[in-house]
Amino acid sequence: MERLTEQLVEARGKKGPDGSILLHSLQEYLGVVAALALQLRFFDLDTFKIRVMKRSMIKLGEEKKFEPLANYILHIPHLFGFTGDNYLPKYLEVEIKRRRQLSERNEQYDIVQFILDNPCLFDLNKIESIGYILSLLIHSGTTLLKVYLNKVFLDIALTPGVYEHLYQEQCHIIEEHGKKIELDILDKMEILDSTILESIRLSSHQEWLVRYLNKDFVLSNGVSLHKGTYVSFDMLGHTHNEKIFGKDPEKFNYKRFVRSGPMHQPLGDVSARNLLWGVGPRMCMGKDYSIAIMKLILSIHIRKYAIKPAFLGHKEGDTIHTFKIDKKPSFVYFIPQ
Ligand code: HEM
Repeated sequence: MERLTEQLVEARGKKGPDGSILLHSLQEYLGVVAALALQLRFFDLDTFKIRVMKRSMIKLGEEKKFEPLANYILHIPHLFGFTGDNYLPKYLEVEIKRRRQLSERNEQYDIVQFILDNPCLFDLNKIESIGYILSLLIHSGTTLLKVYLNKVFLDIALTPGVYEHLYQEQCHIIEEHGKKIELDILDKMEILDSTILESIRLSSHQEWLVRYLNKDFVLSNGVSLHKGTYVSFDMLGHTHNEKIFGKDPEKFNYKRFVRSGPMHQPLGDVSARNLLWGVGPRMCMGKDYSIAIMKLILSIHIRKYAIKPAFLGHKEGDTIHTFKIDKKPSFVYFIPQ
């Protein structure tokens, strides 16, 4: 985690007066960290391989369907959400060349090694295209992530008592385990886990897990679905079902999923109470990264700042930090404590 933070500061070089990283654009931040996470093997590379093959993206750089897309992105990186350089393609190029010259196989099983180990899937003469396609993957994932993360910040800021409880949880963790945040420490943040899941549950879309039918299908209740149509799961109806989520499913109850409660549900485990990451073979590949980064960003902010809504959160003279969402300042203010 420390390495991630160091590399992040290095990549963006912006520190606040108190040494904190200023979040100029939440998505840029998430994108940089996701690129770093690919190096640290946060993604399940074996599953990635299966999907690459299944989707017949054989030889990523060569595939006709993807090449124009990669070229398109190459010429308009600013539309891509990242300002400055998109350094992932450059990193891949340099690192792949370097490792090909090594006499022994590199120990680190990361995205670079994955590409080198699977020449049947990747055309190594088109490393730049591979880099941009990976950037596209990160971009679409982080677009979703920034929206949800902002929603969690808003719920914490707007609901009385939530920030205080989350702050107490962090103080308790610091007392027991010190200030360092490692992956196993993130697992101990159970109120935060429940808060994130509850916040995202309540921002569900009606249409979730959209599928195109390539054959006719009859459901167990007799409803016929026809080839050539799109179907989706009614997530809004599902997340408001009392039988699954208990009393007052429409209300924000940040303790709904805590370990000691009857609805206990960890953010990372898929079940009827948690379809956030999808289910089955198309499940989110950025799940572990997304959970770790959301908890990391939230816990760092809870420890350092009082999280308040912009309209009532500060007194004159207070130092205020905020971040941008789609070029607009977020409604959440961070006041150093
Ligand atoms: C809170 C944030 C996120 C949520 C809620 C989320 C949710 C999902 C869901 C529900 C699916 C399955 C879609 C389906 O079955 O039709 C999915 C797939 C996927 N997600 Fe995420 N995701 C998030 C963040 C990310 C991030 C940050 C990345 C990468 C950096 C990512 C990469 C992927 C990939 C590669 C797939 C597989 C697509 C496929 O096989 O078709 N996701 N995600």
